[in-house]
Formats: sequence, C-alpha cells, structure tokens
Amino acid sequence: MSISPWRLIHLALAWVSFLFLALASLTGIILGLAPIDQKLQQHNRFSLEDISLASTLEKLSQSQEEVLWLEVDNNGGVLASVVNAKGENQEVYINPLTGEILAVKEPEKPIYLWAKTLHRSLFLKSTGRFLIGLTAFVLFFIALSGIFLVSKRQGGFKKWFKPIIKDKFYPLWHALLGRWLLLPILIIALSGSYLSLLQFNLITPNDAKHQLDEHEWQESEPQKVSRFKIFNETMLGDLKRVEFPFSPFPEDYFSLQTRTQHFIVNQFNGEIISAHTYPISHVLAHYSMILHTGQGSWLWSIILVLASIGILFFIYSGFKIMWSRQSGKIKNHYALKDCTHLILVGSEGGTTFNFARALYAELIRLGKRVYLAEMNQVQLKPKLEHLIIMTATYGNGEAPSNAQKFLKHLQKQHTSNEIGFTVLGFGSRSYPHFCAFAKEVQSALSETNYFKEEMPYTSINNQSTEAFKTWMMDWCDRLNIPARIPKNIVKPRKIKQQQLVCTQNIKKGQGLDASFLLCLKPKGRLKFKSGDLLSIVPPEDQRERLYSIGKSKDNEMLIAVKRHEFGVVSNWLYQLNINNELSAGLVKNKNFHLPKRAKQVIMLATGTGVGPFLGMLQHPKQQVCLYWGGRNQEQFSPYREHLERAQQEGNLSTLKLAFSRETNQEKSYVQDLLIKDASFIADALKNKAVFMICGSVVMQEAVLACLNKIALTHNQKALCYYESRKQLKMDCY
Ligand SMILES: Cc1cc2nc3c(=O)[nH]c(=O)nc-3n(C[C@H](O)[C@H](O)[C@H](O)COP(=O)(O)O)c2cc1C
Repeated sequence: MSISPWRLIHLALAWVSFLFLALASLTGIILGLAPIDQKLQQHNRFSLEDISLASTLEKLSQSQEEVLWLEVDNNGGVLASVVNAKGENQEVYINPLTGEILAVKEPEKPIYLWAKTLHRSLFLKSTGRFLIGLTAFVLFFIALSGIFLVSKRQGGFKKWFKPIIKDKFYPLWHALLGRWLLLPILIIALSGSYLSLLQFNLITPNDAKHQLDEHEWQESEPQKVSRFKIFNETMLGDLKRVEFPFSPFPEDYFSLQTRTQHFIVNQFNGEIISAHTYPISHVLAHYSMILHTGQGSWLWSIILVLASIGILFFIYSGFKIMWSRQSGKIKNHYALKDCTHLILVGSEGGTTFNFARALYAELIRLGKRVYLAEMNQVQLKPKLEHLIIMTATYGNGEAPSNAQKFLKHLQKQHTSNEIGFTVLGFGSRSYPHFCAFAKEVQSALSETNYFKEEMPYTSINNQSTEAFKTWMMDWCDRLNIPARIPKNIVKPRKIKQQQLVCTQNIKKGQGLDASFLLCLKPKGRLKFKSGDLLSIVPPEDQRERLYSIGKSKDNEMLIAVKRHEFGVVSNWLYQLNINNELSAGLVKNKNFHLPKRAKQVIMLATGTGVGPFLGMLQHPKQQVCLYWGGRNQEQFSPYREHLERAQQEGNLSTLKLAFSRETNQEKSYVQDLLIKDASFIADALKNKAVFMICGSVVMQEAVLACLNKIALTHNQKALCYYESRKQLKMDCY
C-alpha cells in the first residue's frame, strides 16, 4: 500500500529502533521515578535563595572538624563532604541554616544503578552508548514526523488542539496522546542526543582556562571564611559547588562554581583571583542533563515518566495500526490485462479494502475476471469494461495517500472502448468535507467521454456495512450479476453483553415488512441514553446489527425495528414475547444525544429512525418539533400512542407526517414538509436550533440537500455554516 513520505519516515524509523526505544523507555520510567523518590526524602525543604554561602559555611565549620566541599544538588539538597570530630570522612545532607547533619548520603539504590547502566550503555560499554545515542537521534525524527502527521490529521498546526474526531481505538489514542506527549518526547530526544554527542567528545564544552598570575599567590593574614565578600554575595540558590583548598600553601585556593560562573578565590583573604563565565555549550550540557533526567523538578520527572510510558504505547499502537493497514495487501487471481472489472481503492486506514475485498470475492466466485488495485496504480487495459472506485477521504477533504496521484495518472490513460464506472465514497459526516475526494473523482470521470456512469454516485457514512450491502446489491442488480449478500466484511467488535427482558412488543402491521416497537428492560444496572446503540450479533452469521435506542421513563430501551423478509435478527426480534430474554451489547453514541444547551430541536426521521426520538421526547428541556416520513399510517401506528402522549404532555410542540404510499393521498416525503415550512426552518437555523436526523441514508441525502437550499435562499448561508456550529446531528444507516 503506498504511503505518504512523513508516514514512511515515521514508520521506517520506528521499525529500526523500536527495541532500543522500548528498553530506553522502560529504564527511563524507572529513572524518572528517582527524582520523585529523592524529593520525598525532604532534604530539600529550605529556601536556598535567601541563605548565603558564608552563613552556611560558618555554621558548618562550627560543628565539623573540616569541610572538604559543599554542593547544592539538582534536587535542592545541600550536600557536604566533612571530617567529623572522630576523624571520619562522610558525605552528608545538612541543614543550611544550622549546619546540623540531616542524613548521611545513601549509596544509589541498586535498581537505579542497574537502570542507569542499561539506559546509558545497554551494559555494552561504548558500543551500547553509541546505539543509545543513535536511538535518541532517531527518536527526534520520529517525534518530528509525528508532529507533521498529527498536524496533517488535524488540518494544520493551528488546529493542533481541535477535538480529534472519533476513530478506531489505536489510531485515535495514537493521535490523542501524540498531541500531548510529542513535545516532551522531542525534548527527551534532543537532550539525549546532545548528552551522547558530549560523551563521544563530538561536542566539547570548551571551558576557558583561568589566567593565574604569580603575584596573586601572595600569602596574607588569614581571615574567617564567613567574612569573604564573594561567599557573602553568593546565595545557596545560585551555588553549584565550592571546594576547599587542599593545603594551607598560598598556591592552593577555593574553587567556587555558581550556576553561571567559575571563580578561583584566595584562601587567605577571599579575593577573586580569576573568574570566567561558562560558555554556551556548558550551559546547554547542564540543561540537557536536567531536561533529560528530570532532576530538580518532580513535575518534569512526572512528565518524563508519562512520556516514556507514552513511547511504549506508541510502539504498540503504531504496530497495531500498521498491521491493520498491512491487511490491505492485495492478492489478485488474474493479470490486469485479462480483466473486465477493475476495482480501485483509495484508503489510508485499510478499512475500505475490507469492503472492496468483499465485492472482489463475490465477483471472483461468480467467475468474473476482476482486478483489485490501489487508485494510484490506475491503468486502463483494452479488455476493461467496468471500473469501480471505492475511496475514503482524508485530511481536509483530500485524497488518501494511495489515491493522491490518481487524477494525474488518469489523464495519461487512453482507451478506445467505453468503460462503465461507479464511484462509492467512504467518509464520515463528522468532517466538514464529507466524501469530498470521492465527489471530485466522480466529477472527473463524468467529464471524460470514454467513461459512462453505471450507477449514481453513492456515499457511505462511518463504514456502514448495511449501506455498503445495499449499494453492492443495487450495483449487481443493474449489471445483472446474481450476487449474494457478503458476510463478515468487518470483524464484529467485542462488546460486553447485557441481559435484556422484553416487556412489550408493539406490532401493528402483519406484513413481512411491518415495523414494530420493542421495549426491553436491562436485567442489571445499565447506564444508557436515548441515541445510544444496541449491538446484536446473532449466532447464525456473527454479523453485528446496530439499533438506535430511546430510553423510556421506566429506564427501558425503546427500539423501532422494521421486519425484513429474510432478516435473521429482525424476524427473531419480531417474534419476541413478554418476558423473553436476549443478550446484546451497548454502544455509546455521544454524537447523537439530545443537546443540553439548544433551545429548540428539530427532529427529522424516516421509518424506524424515530426510535431514539421516542426516548428523547420523555422529558426534553427544549421546544421540539418532529418531522416523520414513512410509507403509510400503518407504518406509523406503532409510534402513534407514544407521540400523541408526548404532544399532550407538552413535550412535543409540532408533529408533521409525510406518507409516500398512502392510498388517496399525494406522495409526500420529509423534504416536502421542510419546503412547506421553509421560513420556519430558516429561522430555526438562524436561532441556533439543533437538527437531528435519523433514518435511511437516502432520506439523509435528500434532507441535507433540502436544508442547504433553504439555508441558501432564506439565510444566504450554506448548510456547512450551521454544521460547523454543531447544529446538525446525524445517525443514518
Ligand atoms: C484524520 C482523518 C481525516 C478524515 N477526513 C475526512 C474528510 O475530510 N471527509 C470525510 O468524509 N471523511 C473523513 N475521514 C473519515 C474517513 O474517510 C473514513 O473513516 C473512511 O471510512 C476511512 O477509510 P480507510 O480506513 O480505508 O482509510 C477522515 C478520517 C480521519 C481519521
């Protein structure tokens, strides 16, 4: 499957380095805990900005025989090497205000030592250090390419923190966590690379040498250290380390390191013999260490630990995503030149291939010469008669990467015979440019004289298998292909099963296509809302059916179902009697819950699409109007009682019905009702009303076109304007 350059870089680098990255992250998690551990030891609870070095040294020298050095560690602990009255040398944490010893410095815990060696060199000395350094470098480019991929997914850097539209678990969380963790990971990678370059002396922090004049070594009357001007001016908050002279000879001196400078100080009178400011490489080395280890800030340590856990998750989820894309690999039975049917697929995430393979398998079963390929590989051979394009849309209404060159390549293709074509768009209505690329392909093919449309352009929302099956059977019918409905296009999800008891089954019609209303009561405690979905997978075919549910006052599920002559589940549900039980899974569908803030809601439904609205009408906080379309009064009858009651209780202000097959009545559809009420609808759009659409995709297309027309004529705004303001909610199938 062809792949965009950024994704290729991201993937290739992750492939070559994932083992080292996993090791470095695991040990990074352990090491990231060390600064938090140290912070908990409470040696560092003093306000070092207000304590001078002179006062601490004075207090310390009163309680200790000798001081060899004193330093402030990265966690703010004041550490000194002292010789006590018994002549023992110890490294101790001290109270900088009193000079009192707080604790003897413990040797580093073995787990941290082990993790540090593994993290730095994999126990392989310089070879390991080189590999780890290289891994940090590679991580930098993985993070960088990740930043480009997330920004592309979001439609630009500016939309970085815009909500991420629902996707499958791994791609969704890969992008979601990536948004938050890519920056810390970039910092980890950069600081790690810099530290490695230092280790291999590829960067040398060229510390300037002190210029020491002979005459500065003159011995003078010794003064008390606490009187030294430089020690009085240096606060512990700015101190790194002070080393005491080895001997009382004049050529020995105090070495004082602050955060920015290094001083050589005369041991008798405290005068500065030499001073120099650290070069930038030294400062970078210092900050790289702090940023890479989290020393000194437990908050940053926590971020580092989270980023390391994140890297492990990215490795796992990245491979999961790659695996699902790989499953888009194509195996053809015939050579392209011998085929009469060509299925071209545009896909980024691999799911469109599942649908294409279902069609391919059925055509092969029926003995057709069919070839399946990616859109970028378009080639029109002389025997070709039918071209089927199945494509997703990505980014901001753009082509998936394996279809980006399709239109350009198509221009170079010529054929003498006429080819029938059909375009099937896969997309999501959550994006403003629904199936935009498929539509672009449709118009490009329509404009070419040697292509002839075999079936009108169709779009599929949210990978609906039901909509795909309808399209496929329709296309096969038109071409007189006796196809069977495909099974197992996508693997059924594993959803926790709930036991439900049938409390009512309202059947008004008797026909094989009658609609009915089921009331199901969960046996245990189950939280759900009107608009959520019930997933039923019958043992016969393992294919999931989703039903939109309403929630009644008594916490029961209301499900409107249409019987299908050969429908396994619909016929089984139809014969359910009171107290019969069934098990089904609950799928949350947040995008189709009743909006809390809207003052007015316009509900538009056909047939069984009214199901979730029956629940929403139990206690709405806003004014609600319902437009319903169906064949005839009989089809409406299971819902009549509920809706009339809602009207009487004041929960439904307007109910308008359209019948398409009622005897003695003119055909009428939901969109006809909308046209009649055009100015009311236009005002509702203007007044921020939310429109909720539930029912067939055919109705959805027609209703959206109608709403767009009303919006343009009355409000001079396209429907997408209101869509981007979240005034449209849809659940169609
Ligand atoms: C990052 C991203 C951007 C998308 N952009 C659009 C879009 O602009 N228009 C649209 O209709 N669908 C969009 N979709 C939805 C996909 O086209 C849809 O889920 C499709 O079924 C994915 O098929 P695939 O897995 O074969 O790539 C987008 C999905 C993602 C993850």
